[in-house]
Amino acid sequence: MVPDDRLDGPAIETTDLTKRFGDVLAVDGLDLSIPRGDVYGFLGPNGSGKTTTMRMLTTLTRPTSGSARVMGVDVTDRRELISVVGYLPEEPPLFDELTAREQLRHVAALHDLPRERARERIDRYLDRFSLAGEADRRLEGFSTGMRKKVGLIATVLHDPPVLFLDEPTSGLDPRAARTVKDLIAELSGGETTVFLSTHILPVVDELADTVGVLHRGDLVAEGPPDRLKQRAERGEAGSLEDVFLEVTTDHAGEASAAAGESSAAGTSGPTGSDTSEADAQR
Ligand SMILES: Nc1ncnc2c1ncn2[C@@H]1O[C@H](COP(=O)(O)OP(=O)(O)OP(=O)(O)O)[C@@H](O)[C@H]1O
Repeated sequence: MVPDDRLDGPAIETTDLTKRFGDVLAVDGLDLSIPRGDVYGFLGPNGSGKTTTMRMLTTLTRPTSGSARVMGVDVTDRRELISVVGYLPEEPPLFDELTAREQLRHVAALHDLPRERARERIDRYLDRFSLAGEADRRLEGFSTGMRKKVGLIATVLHDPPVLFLDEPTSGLDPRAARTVKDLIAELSGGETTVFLSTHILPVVDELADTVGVLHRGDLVAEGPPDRLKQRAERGEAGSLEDVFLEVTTDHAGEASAAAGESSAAGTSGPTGSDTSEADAQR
């Protein structure tokens, strides 16, 4: 029987999701509930656990404990999950010896896209990303930004209901970045859920319905961007950068920081109260 939340539950739901690499607690008991069709901006300092979270949610890394479902599919169910997610890693995995078109046809075949539909979608996206003229060149000669564009097309080609995008605009020229942002807005305006991790805060500010900030594997703030910015206000209007800096600062002398523990929540005024707000909003 199909569980109810495959039909109408949250797009992404995690409960106490945890990942350890030896002594390193990369993700520490993460609880997320992201509605369908939302853009979720996932922020955090380097090494805070963002990529590990995305890898767990796309079956590439096995959780140490806790559970997670995407469109109601358990993340341990690799076969089912593949059809509901698209994942763009920071460095897209491409076969250098293939042309861009061959790479995309290969991805389409992996997802059993009918040949004609694949051809139509590949052509449309290549054109949209100004790559039509380069489509039959081998990928080994592609620049960083061109590779990113091909990776992004590969990610959306099978039209998955949930996209995980790691730094989708980094390395792109302003026009290509605009195309990516427009595409994200367009897809989420439909029914696609977008889990977006980036250090480029204006992108999150522009697109995200909800922002979550991870610090040492812990969700230390969560809420709509405008709400979070109000929290950072100190008389003047705050920015997402203010929020980011405020909730991801380790305060010297605090016991947990000194002990190297992962929990930022509860170690400081703003951090602790942001976590309460996150809880209240769920
Ligand atoms: N395969 C691995 N083996 C050991 N430790 C790992 C592994 N992958 C990640 N880590 C550790 O887990 C922690 C979280 O790393 P992760 O890559 O998830 O961070 P991130 O938030 O994506 O960082 P960045 O913003 O730099 O991309 C880091 O301490 C990292 O060193």
